This record gives sequence, C-alpha cells and structure tokens, in this order.
Amino acid sequence: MAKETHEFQAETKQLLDLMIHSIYTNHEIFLRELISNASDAIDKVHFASLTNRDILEGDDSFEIFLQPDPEAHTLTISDNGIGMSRQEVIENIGTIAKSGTKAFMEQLKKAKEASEKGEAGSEDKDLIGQFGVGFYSAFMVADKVTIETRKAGETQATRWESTGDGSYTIEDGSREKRGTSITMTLGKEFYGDASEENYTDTYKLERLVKKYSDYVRYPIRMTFEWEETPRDKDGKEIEGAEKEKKSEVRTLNSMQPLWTRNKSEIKEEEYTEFFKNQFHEWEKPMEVFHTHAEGSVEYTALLCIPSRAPFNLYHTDYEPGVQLYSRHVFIMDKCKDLLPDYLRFVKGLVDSPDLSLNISRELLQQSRELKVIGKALEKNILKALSRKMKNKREDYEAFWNEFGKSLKIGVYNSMYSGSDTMDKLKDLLLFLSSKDGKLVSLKEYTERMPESQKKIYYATAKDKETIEHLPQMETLRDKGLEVLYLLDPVDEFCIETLREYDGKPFHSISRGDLDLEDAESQEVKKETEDIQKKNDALMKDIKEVLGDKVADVKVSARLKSSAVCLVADEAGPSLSMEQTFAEMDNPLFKAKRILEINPHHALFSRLQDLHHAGKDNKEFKDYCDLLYTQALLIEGILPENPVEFANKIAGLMAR
Ligand SMILES: Nc1ncnc2c1ncn2[C@@H]1O[C@H](COP(=O)(O)OP(=O)(O)OP(=O)(O)O)[C@@H](O)[C@H]1O
Repeated sequence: MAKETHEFQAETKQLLDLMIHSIYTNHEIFLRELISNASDAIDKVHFASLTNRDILEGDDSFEIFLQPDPEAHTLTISDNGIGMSRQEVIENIGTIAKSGTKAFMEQLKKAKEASEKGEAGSEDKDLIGQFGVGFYSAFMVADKVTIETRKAGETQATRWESTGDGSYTIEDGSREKRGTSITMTLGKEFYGDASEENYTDTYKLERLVKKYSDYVRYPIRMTFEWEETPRDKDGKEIEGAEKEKKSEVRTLNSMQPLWTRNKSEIKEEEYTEFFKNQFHEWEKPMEVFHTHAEGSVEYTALLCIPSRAPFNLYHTDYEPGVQLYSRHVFIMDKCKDLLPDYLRFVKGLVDSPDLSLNISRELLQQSRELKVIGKALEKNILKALSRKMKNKREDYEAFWNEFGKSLKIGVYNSMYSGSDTMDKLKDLLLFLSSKDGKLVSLKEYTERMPESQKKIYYATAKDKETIEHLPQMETLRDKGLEVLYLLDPVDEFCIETLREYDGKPFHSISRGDLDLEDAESQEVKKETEDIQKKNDALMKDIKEVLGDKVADVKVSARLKSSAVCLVADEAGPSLSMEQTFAEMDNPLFKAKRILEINPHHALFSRLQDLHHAGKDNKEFKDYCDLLYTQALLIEGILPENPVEFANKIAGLMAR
C-alpha cells in the first residue's frame, strides 16, 4: 500500500505537545514504558501460542533487544511479540481512544503549575504510567519515532513514523520477523558523551533496565562492545599489541520473579519498584501482601493496596483484576473473578501450579482452584484491614478516604448478590460523626449510645455544612444525640441495605417519626399530637392547596427555630435518594414528601389567621406555596418555578 500521511487526533496532538514541552523531568521512564509494551506484546503471542503453536513461526525464544547507535543517535527497542497490523497501528498508536487521556492532561497541567510555583515533590509524580499513555513518552526524548512492525500470522509489515508535530506517515514496512521495533532518533540533549542523559550509552541503559525492568519475564538483551589488549597464554596483556574490538550480547535483567523469592530477603523498595514496574503504580503501595500457601491448592500471591485510588476506579472503563500465572508463566491479565468486586482496587498477581495453562479463560475463571485462592486472599485482606483499623487508625482512615466507597458499594451490592458481604464489611465502615467531626465506626457509635437511644441517627446532604444547618438537626443537637453524616450518595444506599447494626435500626433524621424515647420528647410528641388534632382542618387544607406535591402535611415535633421542613415517608426512597436517581436519569423513584410545620413558630398563627378567612383565599394559598418552596430550598432542591417563587416573595415584601 502507498505511503499515507495521517493527522493525529486533536487530543493526541495536545498530549504530544504536552509530552514534548513538559517540565516532566523523569525522562528515563520512557524506557520502562516501551519495555513494558514489548513484554506485553510477547505475553500476547506466548498466550496465543498455547492453543496455536504455528503462530510462533518456529521462533519461541522470546526476547527484547536494545540497540543503541551512537553514530546515528538512535535507540531501537525490538521485540518478537505479537506485532501489529496496519489497522492496529492506526488504532493503537495514532488515536487515543482512552477516556483517561483528558484526565491525564489535566493532571499534567496541574503538575506543571505546581512545579512552576515551586511546590516540592510535584515533579516526582509518575503520571505517565497511571494514565497509560506509555508509548507517547518516547517523544520526551526523541525528535522522531519510527515503528516497524509485523503481526504474527500475517505477511505484510508496516512502517509508522512521526516527529510528533501533528501528523504521522504510514506505509508498507520491510520487517521480516514477527514483532515490533521502535526506533527513537534522540533529541540533542539525549545522546553524546557530554550529555547527562545519554541514551546511547550501553552502561546507562543497563542501569536503567536493572532499576526499572529487572523482573520483566523475558530477557532484555543488548550487545556490549569494548576494546581489549590481547593476552598471552598466561593471561597477561601483551605489551605493545594493538587493541582488539570485542563484543558480547548480555542479558540485562535477572528475570527472577520477585514473588518467587523469600519474603525475608525482599526490601521494601523492591516491592515498590515491582508494583511501579508491573502495575503502573506511581507511589509506594499502602499495603503489600506476599503470601505462599500449600493447602488444597498451592499458590503464591503478591498483591497490594495502592496508596491512591486511580481517578477512574468507579468508572466503567476501569478494569479491575489481578494477573494470573502458572509456574511463572503468564496466563492472563486482569482476572476479575478472583477477588470480589469491592476489592477492585487491589493490584497484583497470583501464581499457582494448580491453575491450568491449557484451558480456556472462561473455564479458568470458574475453576475450583481459583475460587479457593480467591476466598483465602479475600479473608487475608479483610483481616489486614480490620487489624489496621484497630491498631493504626490514622493509616486506616487514609485507606478509607481512598477506597471506602468501594466497600460501601460492596455492602449495597450484597443486596442483589445475596452474599454475606454485608456481614464481612459492616465493621470496616466509617462515617463522619456530628459528635467530634471525626470518622466513627458503627461499633464505636453504638457503644457510646445512651441507653434511652434505640436508633442510629443519620443525615444526608452534599456537605457537612448543609447537614449542620438542617432544621431537623436542632433537636438532636440539643439532646446531645450523635448523628452520622452521609455525604456521598452511596452512603445512604449502603445504610439502607444494612438496615440495622447490632440490633439497632438506622433512622434518617429526614424521615418518618424520630422516635425519641426520653421523657421530654414523649411529652413533645403528645403535645404535637394534640395540636395536630386541633388543626386538622388547617393541615388538610394546606395539603389540598399543595396537591400532589406532598403526600401529607403535619405538625412537627422535630423543629425548634425553623418554620418548616420537608421529610420523607418511612417507606420508599428518601429525598436525597430521589435526587440521586434523578441525576442518574431515573426520575421514577420519588420520595413521598411530608411537609412539617413548626407549631411554635409565629408563622403558624399567621397561617391559622389566614385560614380563618377561608381556604380559597389567595394569600393563604400563596403562603402554603411559599412554605413548601422554602422547605425545598432548605433540602437543597430547586423549586420547579423559581420565577413564580421570587414574584410571590416580592409581592409579599411590597405589602
Ligand atoms: N511493542 C508493541 N508491540 C505490539 N503492540 C504494541 C507495542 N507497543 C504498543 N503497542 C500497542 O499500542 C497500544 C498503546 O500503547 P500505550 O503504551 O500507549 O498504552 P498501553 O500499553 O495500552 O497502556 P499502558 O501504558 O497503561 O499499559 C498498546 O495497547 C498495544 O496495543
């Protein structure tokens, strides 16, 4: 096919521009990224060869080869992996289909700004791996990148070339063997003996491979050349003899998988490097699990809880799962059937001789062995979390802030899966408390409940301040009752799924009756019921005016200084759940709204007066409407018709 020139996608252009002009100083990681791509490509052909040996075309000595050329100022990284077809090159290299790219660019811009402001540490963030824009990192050091690739099983090779300036060319290539070679024509700061970052220097490359890619499972090889004075038969240099050129191909990486080594001999930094290398982590993991078991199923697991949640952890494009190996041979990436979904943030691998290499992935994912391993690992992780919560509270809270949402979603989902997940997770949950503004567990909450309190109270809103200003909070605050603040929409779904903790039911302060048991509250309740009876007609007429906006209108026992509040009926969704459903474009779930009016507020007697003048009186109707809209606003819900509301207020003010 003829040579074609293609424009990069607008997003790709932006990304390349940022890469090239980035202040991102850790250029050397480009090597790790390209080696990691090469290793992935070999994994793919290796795996395909398990069921189709022909794909290897007789070449099964997998390797990655580095070829620096100081004269031409180039560095080539070759692999005999799966390769790419012309179409795949266009799809994988020319376009960025990943939704993460935008987020990546924002982070990169932020890092740039932070570094311009001189904020410490801002430049070390290894953003590249996190967002999976690995290949493009080549443009940090190269003025031109050339790819020669041939897909295993196909005959035509493809050549791709770009200077990173907005377009690339693509044409037929001449590569004969399957696999990919990426040649970087290095920028002038990146070659030559005078350069601090000379990527044509074999010793520098060797050091970088040791540092970043030592555990890569395939040999990373390079030819070393040197000059040597010839020696005599006793091994002594021959005086005056002319130096001879020597060369040797050496393997740069140890290839010994870290997880096969003895735990006690592994340093913390080695684990950190490993997770950075293999799992695109960019900081030291929060927790590392390295276990070996020899029960009914033998396995070694090396897992970690990262120190930060990836930006897309809860998006559909996030792929959870751990890598699987059998006797150190890679089987698959991202096996999501090993651990439950609520542990989707756990990264790492499992290597087991009991996992079969030769069955389909579908069967493998349902295998008994995998289930046994998964259950054991889940147990280990939960135990470790529970220990952390008990003994290292600060660390646990750091974990919670990053990954708590996952556990809460896990509890909610157990409603459908019918599993015992809920029981496993309930003691690991934390919520913000009204007591001291700190995070509290359900156990801690119930242990410090006064005896007269029979329920666990909670309030929902977008932020702490809104809850603190809710009219309903006043009574509870006055009585010194602790309220859990549920600030994330998933919190309420989680609590509703649990229903109770240690026999104590959860109760929203914006729902049904508060059921306070103390003597004073009982008295208020009785008094409220009396007022309700006496004002039955008033309540009925307010309800009639408001029509189907509310399910009921009641005299309130929960209000102190505010005139009104809106609560939801005991059954059905709450107001905040209704909001969440509406945001999810699911407006069918509606809360049954109950308007509560404070009988001790001056407005109440005004309402009574207006009511005396007749329920069809316009002013009475306006008051009812205004009261309802106020209650909506307090809940953070916009009125359906803000103009009408504003006009009514204006009219009232002008009177
Ligand atoms: N050496 C290679 N051999 C075959 N395909 C490759 C090679 N290098 C890159 N690719 C293809 O190009 C795609 C894009 O690579 P890139 O490094 O930008 O992202 P990635 O590898 O998918 O993500 P990440 O860097 O997070 O692993 C790869 O997914 C792969 O399909």
